[in-house]
Amino acid sequence: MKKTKRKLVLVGNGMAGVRAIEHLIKLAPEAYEITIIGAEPHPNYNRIMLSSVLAGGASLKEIVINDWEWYKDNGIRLLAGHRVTQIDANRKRVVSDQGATVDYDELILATGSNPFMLPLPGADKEGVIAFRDIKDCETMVDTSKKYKKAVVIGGGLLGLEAARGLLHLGMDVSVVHINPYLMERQLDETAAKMLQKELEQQGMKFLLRKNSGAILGKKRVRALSFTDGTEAEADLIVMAVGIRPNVELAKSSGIEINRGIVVNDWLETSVERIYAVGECAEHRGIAYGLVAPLYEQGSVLAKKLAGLETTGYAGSVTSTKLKVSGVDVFSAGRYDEPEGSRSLRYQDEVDGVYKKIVIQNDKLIGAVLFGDTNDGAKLFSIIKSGESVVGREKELLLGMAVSGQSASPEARLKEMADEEIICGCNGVSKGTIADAVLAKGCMSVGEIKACTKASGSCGGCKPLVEGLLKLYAGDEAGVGVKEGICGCTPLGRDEIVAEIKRMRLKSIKEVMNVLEWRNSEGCSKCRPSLNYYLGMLFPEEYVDENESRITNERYHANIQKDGTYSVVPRIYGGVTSPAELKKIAEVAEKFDVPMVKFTGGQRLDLLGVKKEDLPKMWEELDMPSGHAYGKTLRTVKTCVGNTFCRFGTQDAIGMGIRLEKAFERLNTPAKVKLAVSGCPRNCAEATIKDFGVVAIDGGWELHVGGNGGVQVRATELLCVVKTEDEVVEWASAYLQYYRENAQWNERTSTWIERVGLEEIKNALEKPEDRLALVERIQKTLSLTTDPWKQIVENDHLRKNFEPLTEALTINS
Ligand SMILES: Cc1cc2nc3c(=O)[nH]c(=O)nc-3n(C[C@H](O)[C@H](O)[C@H](O)COP(=O)(O)OP(=O)(O)OC[C@H]3O[C@@H](n4cnc5c(N)ncnc54)[C@H](O)[C@@H]3O)c2cc1C
Ligand SMILES: NC(=O)c1ccc[n+]([C@@H]2O[C@H](COP(=O)([O-])OP(=O)(O)OC[C@H]3O[C@@H](n4cnc5c(N)ncnc54)[C@H](O)[C@@H]3O)[C@@H](O)[C@H]2O)c1
Ligand code: SF4
Ligand code: FES
Repeated sequence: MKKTKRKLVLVGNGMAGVRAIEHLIKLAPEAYEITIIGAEPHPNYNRIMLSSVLAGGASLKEIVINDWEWYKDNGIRLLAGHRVTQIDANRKRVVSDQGATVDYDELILATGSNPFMLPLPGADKEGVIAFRDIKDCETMVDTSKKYKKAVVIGGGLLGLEAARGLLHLGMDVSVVHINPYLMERQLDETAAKMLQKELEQQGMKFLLRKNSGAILGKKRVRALSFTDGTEAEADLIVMAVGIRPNVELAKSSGIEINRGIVVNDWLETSVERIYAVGECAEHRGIAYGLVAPLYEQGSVLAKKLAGLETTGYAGSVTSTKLKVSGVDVFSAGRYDEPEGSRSLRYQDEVDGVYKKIVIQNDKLIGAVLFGDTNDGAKLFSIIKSGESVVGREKELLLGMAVSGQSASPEARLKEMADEEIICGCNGVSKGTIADAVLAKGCMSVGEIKACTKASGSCGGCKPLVEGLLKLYAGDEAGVGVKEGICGCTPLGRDEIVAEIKRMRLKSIKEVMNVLEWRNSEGCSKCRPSLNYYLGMLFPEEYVDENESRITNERYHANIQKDGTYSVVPRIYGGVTSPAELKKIAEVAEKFDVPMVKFTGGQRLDLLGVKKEDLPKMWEELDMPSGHAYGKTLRTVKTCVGNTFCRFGTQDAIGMGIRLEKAFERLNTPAKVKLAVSGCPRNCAEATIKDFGVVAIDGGWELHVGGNGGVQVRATELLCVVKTEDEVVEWASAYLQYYRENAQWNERTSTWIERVGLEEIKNALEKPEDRLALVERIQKTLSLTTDPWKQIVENDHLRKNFEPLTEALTINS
């Protein structure tokens, strides 16, 4: 006789509940007759990707996880558009608002959360919405076609993703945040300020420390007023101020609730045969709001319902990644430095990178990464493992290879269990990725994404997916692993440069259009890269796009942590005069410069300068820019050489000044530092420079690819030459070859590691090749001008340095 199946009912056709069902039908396909009841009129879709839909990165069709056919194929009855209004736990039956009555043996509640709507006067006006489902997303798209001004209340993950989407839709967007800095639940103040700056560059406006008071307007919203008496115009208000577990149904059915529906380690509620999973559930006092823990819960519940052994759900450490194109932000665990913990930080103002790790009892308990989140997955797995990090703290912070007693990243991936989730957003396990590579033949991250959805949402799992691809496909995957220069394009640097050359594309917009950029505005990675490649390829025709440059280059000064700038005039070869020093001192005094400091590159740094003072100071200094802020030639450090030193064999100062005058103002993929030493004692430290010149008896050694920064690298010897003219010729050819072949933002040290010294030697070996390179660099150099002088002499450019006026209107 055929065994009758038990009846299983799932209330909530969302991400967590359906995920549990997917697991269950794999573990026990014949055990249950399943009914899913969902209030939304859609099949199960990826809520996470609503942000991508809004920002133009995916269509609604693409975010469906299980289409209508999936329910049929798996024999699941779906009641879509039905809201369950009542649970009769005695008769084991649920009732929907559409009049359906369904009996159960086991019942899962997966009702998710409700967005918290601030109870402001006027909150019921037309144009005030949340951002939670497809309907909200559609409302935003429709509104953007008719209206201009959007205000998002809440500067958390959801608010910022909504704001980015609205910007993409062409709206003028202001984010209202109650706290002094953004994403305070995930970031510390430093990272949050860097994030704000980046988002401001994308066009977002911020109103911080603002308490909303009322929503103004007749039928439709007109403005949002604040308790301080100010107001902001708004045609649309999106509230993104947090979520509350949706417990109404459970509460009215007598199930124990606290903040969420209280569950034990097996996701059982206080009522027999009723389980809760997902955002509506509260486990050991926590109601989670991210999918990774909810998927973990789903997998435990599936095992429990399949009658399999499980140790239960023990809670999760969470990590988050903001899904905004061009902004890399990662946060995991305790970023907030609890008592008894210590933190290590690294900050690179020029490249906009900030990293912080938090350690307690020798274990990594939290991390915040901004600008470079490559190590996010690795740090997260170390946090979860609870292993000791003693002696490895600096390596972890700086993202170097993890050495010592801990396993290598490959070993760590190998050791992971098949069910371990690699992609939290899409719930893709290691086993599924292995299957995609080994059984389905996926040979690139893109193919794995298409096959499994892994890495398709926030992208935070990409390094792990790449690692697994290498693990299973070995070197064969080498080509396939190549990724686009940023999330806006699947094309790599070489393909882009080749296409620009082939089609003679002449502007950033044109490149993005023709090469079908996913994000039509580009991001902070691709815009400066394209600006550089176009300028490098077409020095005569291309008009530099100032707004596509990084902040420091736009203002021709380094922004400091307090928002002031630093001024570093050029001092060729580090040689100055009493008159020049007097002039610098007078300017420093006149503009109340709080600090004057010698730099490591032998010049003077005037620190703490207000933005609006920059042009006036440059004017009074009347010296060329030292380009201490840009991806250009920085300094040529020299020793005194044979001018004064008794060991010197050559004129190091003269050589250095000649090189500095030859290459000042040259745009390069990343900053370039030179040095010249007058004898092999090498006092100018030429062997840790991008191009180092060391005098020997009767000639000069030319060294390349050195770096004295985070990852110290000694130079490699390129060649030995006899005359000063040859030094300049080889330096010109080498720098031009670097300009033409490196990726934007790639230092010579990394570039040489990547391509190998032999390739460079071969390219420069023949005199005719060298001369062709020299000719091209000279053409470029002949077109450069001093940026400070240009700004000083142009009223329009000077205006960019004036202080901004308050964006708010005052309510009188
Ligand atoms: C725009 C956006 C972006 C996000 N991005 C991320 C991200 O990058 N990373 C991340 O980890 N998380 C992200 N999240 C959060 C993530 O989407 C949620 O954690 C997840 O969807 C919760 O799953 P759930 O099944 O518990 O709830 P839901 O997915 O909300 O599903 C609950 C379902 O139950 C239905 N329901 C409720 N009550 C009833 C009832 N009485 N009867 C029938 N049906 C009912 C609801 O209509 C809903 O469809 C994002 C959320 C949003 C809104
Ligand atoms: N990338 C991601 O991982 C991602 C993206 C979107 C949403 N989510 C999840 O969705 C859920 C909802 O996100 P959220 O950002 O709304 O929640 P949240 O609770 O993380 O953030 C809400 C923010 O609103 C601010 N706020 C509160 N009251 C305010 C007020 N009156 N005025 C202005 N600001 C106010 C808070 O300071 C807080 O920073 C969360 O669980 C979140 O983790 C995650
Ligand atoms: S490198 Fe040689 S020449 Fe230059 S200062 Fe040192 S000892 Fe003198
Ligand atoms: S973890 Fe977000 S896409 Fe994989």
